[in-house]
Amino acid sequence: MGFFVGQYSAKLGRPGGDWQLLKHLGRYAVHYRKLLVLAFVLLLPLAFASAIQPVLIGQTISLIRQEPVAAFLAQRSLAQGLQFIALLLLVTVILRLSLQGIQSYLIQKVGQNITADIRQDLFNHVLVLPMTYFDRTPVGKLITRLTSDVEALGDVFATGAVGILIDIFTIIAIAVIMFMEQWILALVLLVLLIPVTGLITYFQAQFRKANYQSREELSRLNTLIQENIQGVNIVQIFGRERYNSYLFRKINQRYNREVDKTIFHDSAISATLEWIALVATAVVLIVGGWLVLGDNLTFGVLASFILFAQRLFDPLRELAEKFTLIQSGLTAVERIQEILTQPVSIRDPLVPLILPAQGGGKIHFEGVSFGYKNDELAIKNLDFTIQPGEKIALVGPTGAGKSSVIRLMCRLYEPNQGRISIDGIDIRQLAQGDLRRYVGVILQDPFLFSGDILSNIVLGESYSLEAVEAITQQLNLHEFIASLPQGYHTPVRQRGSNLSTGQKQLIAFARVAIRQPRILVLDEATASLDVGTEALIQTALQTLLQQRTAVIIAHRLSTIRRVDRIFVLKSGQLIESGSHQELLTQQGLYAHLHRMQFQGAGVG
Ligand SMILES: Nc1ncnc2c1ncn2[C@@H]1O[C@H](COP(=O)(O)OP(=O)(O)OP(=O)(O)O)[C@@H](O)[C@H]1O
Repeated sequence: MGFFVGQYSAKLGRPGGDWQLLKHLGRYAVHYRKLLVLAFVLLLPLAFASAIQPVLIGQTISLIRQEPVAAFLAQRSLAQGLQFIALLLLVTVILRLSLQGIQSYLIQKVGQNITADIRQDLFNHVLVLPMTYFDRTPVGKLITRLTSDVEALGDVFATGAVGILIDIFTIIAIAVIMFMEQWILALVLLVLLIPVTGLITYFQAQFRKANYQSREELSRLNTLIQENIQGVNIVQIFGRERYNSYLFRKINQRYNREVDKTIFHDSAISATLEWIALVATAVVLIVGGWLVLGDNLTFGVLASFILFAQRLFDPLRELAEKFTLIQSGLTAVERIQEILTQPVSIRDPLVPLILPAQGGGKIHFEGVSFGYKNDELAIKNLDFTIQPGEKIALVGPTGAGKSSVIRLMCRLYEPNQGRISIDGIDIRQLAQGDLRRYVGVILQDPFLFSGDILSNIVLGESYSLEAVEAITQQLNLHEFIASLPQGYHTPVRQRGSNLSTGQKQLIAFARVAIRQPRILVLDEATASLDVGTEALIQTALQTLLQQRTAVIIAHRLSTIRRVDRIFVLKSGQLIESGSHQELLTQQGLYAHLHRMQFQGAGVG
């Protein structure tokens, strides 16, 4: 199938092209080599059985017309000869029927296994990709790759498109047998293959291009759908239904146009093949008729070649049809590859250092600078030390870099410059698992998975219900959870939409507390909470903070008062630090923010 592949990759600048992709698939196929070998061994009798049938029919005609026949019929009478041919035909039919079923089952089975393996690898890989990747990749795009693209690859196998090898083998077998029968007619038919192949190659290249484009548009469509469903309340509140529908229509139309192009090129291929099969039969009749008139050809062989003319282009037509699917599959592999080759930039060191089991909790930032984009620093040359057990509040205007500090601390991003250490060990020298057990993080809008409250607290670890209850009792949360309709087994709807922000944060408290981290990192919820939940949060926080180092993005005065030192950030720089009283007397940014809070504008 080499003549069909390899055109479109140049546009994408991917060295190695389709062969590279096939090699990639090959790596997965190696796991199933026994099944594959069996499937390929079955190909030979299958292709042979298909190619030999026209010869047998040609021989029948020669036998009846008393023309010279092949050696295996020469010694037989007409009746014996016909019986023998009928028997041979029956054998070829039985071979084709039985082997084709087994062969296609084997190939599909392997194909589905490979697809499942790729899907799993893709998912595993996406989960370890750095945050910077998610910052620049829309969710819809990732979802399309994990679903539609993997599915397109699965289709290649499910529809038996990999049976393409049968067609290639059949074409080769037919070509060999044709040459053995009559070389002039064989040559004529094979020469006809050249322009057809050229045309098909061209249409396939166009198809591939349109197919890639249509998948890109589908990604955009999915991104838009996903955003609109997630933000449906904003869509409705701001009356954006018509405008968003207009945006959707535009992408939908573009998608439609690209799909249209793929259909056009696909149809062009089928049309070319229909046309060429007729031309081939006509050419065989003309050249063959001329040979028959010159007594250089028997009627039997001419009949075989009329059948060959159809049989040769049949597998080619099949090939083209399957190839369309394979092209979509290759496009899918290409897009999947793009993700699989994304580097996992935040890795564990080869020999990670171990944090002390007891005590500690000292955090040290040394000349740390960081930017989401290289030219724009969100954190500039931060230097500070937080002593074990010390509680720090981070405050500053919006966009000052508070969240960035905590993201760096748990190594969701790496600094461009400088060093962050915990208990004297550079966090890059720690296993990420250890670091994240040591540093417990509670984000502003804690994410809850579908499941129940209990599973959202244990998150797959083997804590018993008793252990969870012991923690929630310590945090004074047990009563709140027990009062929910099904207590710890109350189902959590998607993203926790049946719980309030405050309630979600309380669950996040329990989730972190049970892991007993040495350092607590907390981004307080900004939403105003009702008095009851606020009180619960404050008591739980009080317990959580005991004997732990804590860094809190503080939005509440009650929290700020309780901390040892306050760090005031502005434009990524630490501009003030000290206790509440010290900072108030300094009359700087903190004092200003504090005054604003009293006027009801918030410190965060
Ligand atoms: N994922 C991101 N990609 C690119 N830029 C980002 C990203 N997250 C934050 N920024 C930028 O980095 C700067 C610091 O943002 P950060 O979220 O740390 O501020 P913050 O002080 O936590 O703000 P807020 O109080 O509003 O949460 C801002 O200018 C912001 O626009």
